[in-house]
Formats: sequence, C-alpha cells, structure tokens
Amino acid sequence: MALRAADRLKVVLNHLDRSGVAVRTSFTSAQNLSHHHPEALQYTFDTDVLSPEQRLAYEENGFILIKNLVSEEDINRFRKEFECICKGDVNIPGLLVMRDVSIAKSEFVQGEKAVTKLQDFQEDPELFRYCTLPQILKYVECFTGPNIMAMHTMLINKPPDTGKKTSRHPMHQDLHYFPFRPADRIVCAWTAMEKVSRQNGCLVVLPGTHKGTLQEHNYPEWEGGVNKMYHGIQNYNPSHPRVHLEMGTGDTVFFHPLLIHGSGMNRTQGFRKAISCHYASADCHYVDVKGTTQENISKEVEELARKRIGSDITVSFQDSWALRGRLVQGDRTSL
Ligand SMILES: CCCC(=O)SCCNC(=O)CCNC(=O)[C@H](O)C(C)(C)COP(=O)(O)OP(=O)(O)OC[C@H]1O[C@@H](n2cnc3c(N)ncnc32)[C@H](O)[C@@H]1OP(=O)(O)O
Ligand SMILES: Nc1ncnc2c1ncn2[C@@H]1O[C@H](COP(=O)(O)OP(=O)(O)OP(=O)(O)O)[C@@H](O)[C@H]1O
Ligand SMILES: O=C(O)CCC(=O)C(=O)O
Ligand SMILES: [Fe+2]
Ligand SMILES: [Mg+2]
Repeated sequence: MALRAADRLKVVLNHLDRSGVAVRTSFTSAQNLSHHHPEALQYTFDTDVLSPEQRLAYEENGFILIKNLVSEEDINRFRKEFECICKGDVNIPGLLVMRDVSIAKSEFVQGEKAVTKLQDFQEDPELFRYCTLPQILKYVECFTGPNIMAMHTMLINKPPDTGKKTSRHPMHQDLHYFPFRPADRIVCAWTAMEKVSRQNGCLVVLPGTHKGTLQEHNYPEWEGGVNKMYHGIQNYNPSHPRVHLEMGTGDTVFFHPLLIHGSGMNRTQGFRKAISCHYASADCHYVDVKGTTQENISKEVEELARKRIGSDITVSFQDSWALRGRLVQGDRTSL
C-alpha cells in the first residue's frame, strides 16, 4: 500500500493542477522536500481536507494538531458516560477498566478516582460515537484512505501522581502494540477532554521519529513501579528535540504509529482526561510478530486473553485485534 515514488509525485502534481497560489508556495517546499527526502508525501493522501502546508507538516513531523475539533457538548457526554461506567451503572462487554498500579497495589479507592484508563469501549454506543464523528473521520481518511477501521479505543483518566511517578507514560511507539501493516496507513486521533498542559501531563512527542523504524520496547526500570503493558523505548535519543503538546478542550492531535511519544506525570490534583482511537485502513494486513521485537507484547496480550476468556479457545495477538476492530467507513476489505 505504501505509495511508490512515482505515485507520490503524481499526488504532488495533482495538487498543482487543482489549486492556486497556496500550492505554488508548497510546490517550492515540496520540491525542496523531495530533493532532501525521497520519501516526500508518503504519509498522506490528497482529499482536499489538509492544506498542502498541513500535509507537508505531517510528512515532516509525524503529527498534526487540529484545534477545537470536538464540541464541548460531545466532550461532556463522554464525561457523563465515563462516570456511569466508573460507578458501575453500565456494564459494557469487552471493556477493560484499568487502575493505576500505585493505587491497585495499595489503598482502596472507589469510583472514577481509581480508574486510570478505559480500554476497548467499542461496544459502548455513547463513547464509540467519538470514533465515528464525521469531523474526525474526515481527517483520518487523509492518512488511512477511504476504508476505515477503528482498531483501538481508550479513554485515559491520568490520575494525580501519588508520588511514585507511576502516572507517567514511558516514551513509546504505538505500532509496538499492533500486528498489522503498513504503518503509514494507521493513525491515532487523541482529543483533549480538558485543558492539558505540562502540569497535568500532556503528550510529549519527538517530531520526525515516525520516519524511523520500530524500536525494541520493554518495561522501564522505574523505582515506583510501572503500569501493566506500559512498555517503553529504553534508548531513544534523549537530546532529540521534544515538543510538549499543550491543548485545549476538544483539540485533537493526529499522529503516526511510529512517532515516539509519552506523557509526563500529573502534578495537579485533577484527573487529566483524553479520549482516543487508533484507526487503520481496512486494507491493512495482519503480520506474524514471532521473532520480532513485538513478541514480548504479543505474549502479554495472549496471556491476558487467556485470563479473561479462558484457555479452551486460543486467541492470538492478531485475533485480539480482529475481534476489537470495527468498521467506521467504507468496506471491511481485510482487517
Ligand atoms: C497503543 C496502545 C498503547 C497501550 O495500550 S499502552 C497500555 C496498555 N495497557 C493495557 O492494555 C492494560 C491492560 N490491563 C490489564 O491487563 C488489566 O487491567 C490489569 C492491569 C491486569 C488489571 O487486571 P484486573 O483483573 O482488572 O485487576 P485486579 O485488580 O484483579 O489485578 C490483577 C493483578 O494485576 C495487578 N494490577 C492491577 N492494576 C495494575 C496496573 N495498572 N499495573 C500493573 N499491575 C496491575 C494487581 O495488583 C494484581 O496483581 P497480583 O495478582 O495481586 O499480583
Ligand atoms: N527517567 C525517565 N526514564 C524514561 N522516561 C522518562 C523519564 N522521565 C520522563 N520520562 C518520560 O518522558 C516523557 C516526558 O517526560 P517529561 O520530562 O516531559 O515529563 P516530566 O518530567 O513529568 O515533566 P516536565 O519535563 O514538564 O517537568 C514521559 O513519557 C515520561 O514518562
Ligand atoms: O494519554 C496519554 O498519556 C498517552 C497514552 C498513550 O500514548 C497510549 O496509551 O498509547
Ligand atoms: Fe501511545
Ligand atoms: Mg522532564
């Protein structure tokens, strides 16, 4: 599925045919880009949604931030549903409710204050509405193309740090968790449900790292402990420029699954909330991760499936994704 160089060029030229002045500026930068990087325009499609400047920015950085994409009204509805789930008022099949390791292993905390994230809310119509919002899908299509699967859903409720620094999310690449390819046809949408800042542990990204390869991930050696499956990259370049993505309510960042990112600790008393979905082109295919750096996570996921479903049926790493994935646009061609 990755565009061949010739196709990439065609994409650039198409743009030139159709738009005016703005494109001429970008033609200059596109030319410069392709001069320096033969991979120019390998990451985005022309759907008339992203401006040429926005496309080039994603190609260069591996992420793009769109302000105010989700309404306060929708965010409030997601908050309400989250509260209902935490109170136990609704029971959603397949939903995983995760507590922070420092809370889970010590004191007893009830309700939403105990929950660090919800995972796999695809069977909750209210939360899953997030994944189908037309203004989100319109952007997603620029990265995946027209057949779109919602593969992975999360509502993250980063708790105030208990002093053990377990509220941090180590630097990682999301592709580590995914046995499907090509990577360029996968994208994460991450929407701030309130103001997120350095204080409450906003996302931290290393721009441009999406052009690299998938790195080895392991549990970081953190004294205070680390949350289940929060694998991190041990030896990323610490002097690589980092960008703290401070965002307002409803602002949404779209990022590539190879982009190295994490989040710092929450130094406030509030719970920092975000809702996200990983999308993939339905034309992607599953890959066998045996003998690769992803073998460690695949074993953990298979072990978790055994615990939850029982050992009479074997659910492979790939199966676990095929079961969770939901079509949100076009045809379910492969995944
Ligand atoms: C792009 C994707 C990026 C990512 O998805 S990154 C993060 C992915 N994280 C996950 O998928 C989380 C998966 N979650 C889980 O496996 C479960 O929620 C988890 C952590 C095992 C808890 O299971 P439950 O059965 O709900 O809880 P439980 O209270 O019965 O505890 C069972 C044992 O697990 C421990 N535990 C609970 N929460 C934990 C945590 N946050 N981190 C580490 N360990 C945790 C708990 O202490 C207990 O251990 P033990 O049996 O007493 O030794
Ligand atoms: N010692 C460390 N080892 C590995 N990863 C770390 C370490 N310290 C921070 N990180 C990770 O780096 C990312 C960003 O960290 P950052 O330094 O921005 O957060 P912070 O130190 O909590 O906040 P700030 O730098 O704003 O004071 C997070 O993903 C965090 O988990
Ligand atoms: O919301 C965050 O802190 C980051 C979460 C994240 O990157 C992930 O779960 O893959
Ligand atoms: Fe991530
Ligand atoms: Mg720091």
